[in-house]
Amino acid sequence: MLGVFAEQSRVYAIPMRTRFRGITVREGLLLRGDAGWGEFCPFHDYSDAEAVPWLASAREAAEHGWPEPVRDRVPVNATIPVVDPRRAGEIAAASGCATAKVKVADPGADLADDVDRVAAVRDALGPGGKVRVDANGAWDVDTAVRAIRDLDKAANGLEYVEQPCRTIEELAAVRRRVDVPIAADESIRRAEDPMRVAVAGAADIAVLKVAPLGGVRRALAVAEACGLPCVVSSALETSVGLAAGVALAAALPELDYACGLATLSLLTSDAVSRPLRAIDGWIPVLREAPAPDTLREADDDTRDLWLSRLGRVSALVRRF
Ligand SMILES: O=C(O)CCC(=O)C1=CC=C[C@@H](O)[C@@H]1C(=O)O
Ligand SMILES: [Mg+2]
Repeated sequence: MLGVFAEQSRVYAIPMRTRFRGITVREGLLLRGDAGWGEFCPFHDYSDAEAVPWLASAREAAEHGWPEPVRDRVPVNATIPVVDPRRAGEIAAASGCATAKVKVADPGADLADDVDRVAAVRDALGPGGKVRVDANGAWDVDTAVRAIRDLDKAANGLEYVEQPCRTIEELAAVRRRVDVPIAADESIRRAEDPMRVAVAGAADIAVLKVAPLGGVRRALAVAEACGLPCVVSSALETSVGLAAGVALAAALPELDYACGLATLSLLTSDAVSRPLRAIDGWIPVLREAPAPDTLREADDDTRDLWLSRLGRVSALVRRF
């Protein structure tokens, strides 16, 4: 692999503080190139073909670096997993952020629990805070319309709802029936054509994640082409991968929303010695190499698994 020193790669396995997206341990591979370190960490449910842009993103970081920033810090939201209302309020209050994103519609969960969690986060942030929710495409259109009305009431006004339903057509249908703005996440990051969201009138806001979009430059092109206000969000990376998200947020010409990049708090450790944590709701635009004594390296089997995944996905890259 030209420009990347695969033999210097490091594979990590870091336990999560709370189960998130069904994951309890976050794994990935850090690779070094002439321009620095990149992170390759597609979730295990992503196929090799879907992992191709994740590798392109890691290689952009390692081989080229990123476009010049237009700001030196980015505003971020607290991310609230599916936890009980008391814990949700504590996380929001301790975050120092003025905006919180609350996970809702977890498999098997009840709308009443989501309502209580959202109300607790609103209480913790106070009337000046902003509360958004993310349903990860779990609702059908009618359920979404009902749930959004209840959650909007509990939040005393939602900033937006992220991916209420799975398909672009469903998002457009919900958007016609509720006043709360709709943000598209999976519809952009797993789509063949991220632009279809805007064309279909399916969303007011685009959520951009650098790795699934294939790097900072590609994400900037998506932002420009879709013409929607953007929210940059993480894919639960260590600070090595988060730095790419921060670089995108720092390079966007307009940044009107807090970014979902304060996700290190979901991991029990990090790869670098000065982690990209939010301070008073902001993350500085910085980038650091992994620190050998900080990084929690994976066992040999996990390392082999990631190296073979890297090999398979590299073989597909020429077609990307
Ligand atoms: O946006 C945030 O506040 C944090 C990032 C976040 O929520 C996610 C990161 C990666 C995968 C996800 O299921 C989830 C999301 O859906 O946005
Ligand atoms: Mg989302």
